[in-house]
Amino acid sequence: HSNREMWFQDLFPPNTCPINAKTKTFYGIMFDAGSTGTRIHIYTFVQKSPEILPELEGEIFESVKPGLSAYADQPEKGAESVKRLLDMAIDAVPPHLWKKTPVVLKATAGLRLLSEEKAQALLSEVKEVFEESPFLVPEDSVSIMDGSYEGILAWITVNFLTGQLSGQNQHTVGTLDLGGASTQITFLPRFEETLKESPTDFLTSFEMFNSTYKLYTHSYLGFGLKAARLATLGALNTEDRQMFRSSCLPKQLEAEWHFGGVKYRYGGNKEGETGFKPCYLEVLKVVKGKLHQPDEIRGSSFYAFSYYYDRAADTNLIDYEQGGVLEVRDFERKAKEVCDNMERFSSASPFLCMDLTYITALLKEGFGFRDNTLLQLTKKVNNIETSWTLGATFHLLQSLGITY
Ligand SMILES: O=c1[nH]cnc2c1ncn2[C@@H]1O[C@H](COP(=O)(O)OP(=O)(O)O)[C@@H](O)[C@H]1O
Ligand SMILES: [Ca+2]
Repeated sequence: HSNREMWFQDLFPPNTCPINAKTKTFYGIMFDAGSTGTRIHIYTFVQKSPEILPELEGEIFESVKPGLSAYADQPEKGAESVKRLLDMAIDAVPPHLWKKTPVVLKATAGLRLLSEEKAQALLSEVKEVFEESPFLVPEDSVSIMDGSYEGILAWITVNFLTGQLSGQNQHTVGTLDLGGASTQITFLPRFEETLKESPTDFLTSFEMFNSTYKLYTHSYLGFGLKAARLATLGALNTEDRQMFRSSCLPKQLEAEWHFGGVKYRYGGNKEGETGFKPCYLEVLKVVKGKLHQPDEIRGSSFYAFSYYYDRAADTNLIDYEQGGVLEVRDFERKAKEVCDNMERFSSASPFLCMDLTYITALLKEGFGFRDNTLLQLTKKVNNIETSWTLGATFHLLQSLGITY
């Protein structure tokens, strides 16, 4: 028995858990329209009897790049990329369950940054694709998700998958998500101080699996890894299409980069300084004093995924399949190694130094973590992706009355 199969058993006495009950299988389809890509998660659940909560049996996962926001001026093409993924669900879900299987798409920071008009055009094209499919299309099935939900739902996913939401001894873990355009921090405060000292919109009560959690969560729009690159280059919110230079890039580099449908030209400091020190100072301007720092998190450990995971894996700080545990200082050590030897890492992304330096500054100066704060880098738990989409699917099934 894995954690996943066991998680609900503490909640129910054995006599309400009949072994011979009729098993019911059902599905949920959740799209994550992220700023850098669109992903489909097809979850399978089994319910062994009506009185107990269903178990998660498995997940089918597929993704495409770029994200919907890259189709800001061609919404039909954006919707087409969603349709290709949805066709997978036609094969994965048995035909007699199509009509009972809900399909939902939630967009995150990429669409939050577009104009209302362009975002709506994309969403309504996607809605049409859904309406033409054989699946259950709930009201509000295609929307831009509120940033605070993004953090909460990822927290639900990780703590569900690690078995922390069942039974009496709940030792929940905080979560850190670093996307392309925004970043989230979420944890369950243990100290009265945190509740008193946090801005009120950083605290949200959330009901799930018959419990209410009062969580600290915030989504920082514009602080995702790719948005931070633009901010560091000074290219954010400017109509200026000049060449942007940085000490975080290889000296001789001159190149172009597309993000959010805009083309940017960038390059290294041909004559001036390069390396970790000047780079850290550049990046510091982006984060210093911009984030709320709850005292409580300084000593606790967090689960971290998305770009924290990707960059740690790219530089062999962790194994790409297994993940691993790091200290905040490991990111700093690696940033120094890469930034001070850029020629040696020239085959990797030219942004590797900037990305690692940003992650270091975000953790230390942004959130206020200590050098020895532990980070559990995780991509999957029991073969299920650590993504807000699972939490969102539970929430969806609950609201449709499919589960409690
Ligand atoms: O299902 C998933 N499992 C693991 N990582 C994911 C999943 N979906 C997205 N990611 C990670 O999220 C990061 C990209 O962020 P995203 O495109 O979602 O931007 P956003 O959250 O700012 O909108 C990448 O590091 C990518 O590997
Ligand atoms: Ca994301």
